[in-house]
Amino acid sequence: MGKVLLVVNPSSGQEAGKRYADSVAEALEKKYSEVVAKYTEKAGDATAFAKEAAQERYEAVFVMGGDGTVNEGVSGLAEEAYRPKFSFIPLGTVNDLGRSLGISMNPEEAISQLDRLVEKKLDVGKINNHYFIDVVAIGTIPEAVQAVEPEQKTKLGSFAYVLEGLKAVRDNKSYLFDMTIDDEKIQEESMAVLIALTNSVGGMETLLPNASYDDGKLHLIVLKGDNLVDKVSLLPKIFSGKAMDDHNVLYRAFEKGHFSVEDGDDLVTNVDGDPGDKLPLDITVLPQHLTVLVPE
Ligand SMILES: Nc1ncnc2c1ncn2[C@@H]1O[C@H](COP(=O)(O)OP(=O)(O)OP(=O)(O)O)[C@@H](O)[C@H]1O
Repeated sequence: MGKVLLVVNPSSGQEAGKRYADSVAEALEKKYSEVVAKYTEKAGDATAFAKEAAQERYEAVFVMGGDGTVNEGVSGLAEEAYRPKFSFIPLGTVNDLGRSLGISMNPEEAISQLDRLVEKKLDVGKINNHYFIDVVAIGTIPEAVQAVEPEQKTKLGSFAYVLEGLKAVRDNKSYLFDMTIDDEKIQEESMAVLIALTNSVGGMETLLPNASYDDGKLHLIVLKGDNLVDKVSLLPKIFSGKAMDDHNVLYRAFEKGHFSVEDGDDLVTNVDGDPGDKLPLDITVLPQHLTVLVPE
């Protein structure tokens, strides 16, 4: 087997990147003729490293990091005509893509999975001129979630997001969204609009049981209305995989959408856990755009 790149974000997952990098390199050396390891120092590095590996026709790119670094790796490959195979060791808090691909959330187990990898195809999302692999979230709830401090995240994990989400519910602010979903025009008052690629959203693997990472579709979830008081009934449905049937939820599977909002100059998006563009947004799917290496 050929040459592979290992991109390590040493700060990710409370510095797990640093601790496990050598074990990952050793596991890869058993399978590939050459392993080049590169450490990121700042935002943008992982994108640049992955892009270079594509241009130099590496066989595969492996990333160690949280959703931010995985997103960067995919973004570096997405525009290239020749795209190396892609895989990763998830080290962050949420890791939706890792969950849906069956990659272990335990780094040691994920490293042992490297012995037996198979190829699958992966859809990649495009939002304006950027890429996403997990979820785009727009609205009051996602905005509050974005405000979670890194220290709080380290201490509380995913629970920190839930807490911030609940604070937003108290504030109760909604926006009037104008959406074109494929050919359908939809106007809806909402506190949270999500566009997801896989079954797992925000670490909840039961939210979209029918979505898969290679179905060539984006999955729209609009939480309808301007208050959440009557939406408590939704919670158990999320955990039993039936959220899409709730009367408070508008759901569509789609390939191409345009999103704008009235009086929402202050509203920013959250893309794979990091702040993204302001509205209006054009969102499309690049179906089965990457070959991913996942556990058997
Ligand atoms: N050497 C480094 N030291 C500190 N920060 C870095 C370094 N290299 C990259 N970064 C930053 O790390 C961020 C990405 O972190 P990533 O999402 O991969 O891990 P995480 O924060 O542990 O995961 P999560 O957000 O899922 O909890 C990028 O925004 C980038 O700016």
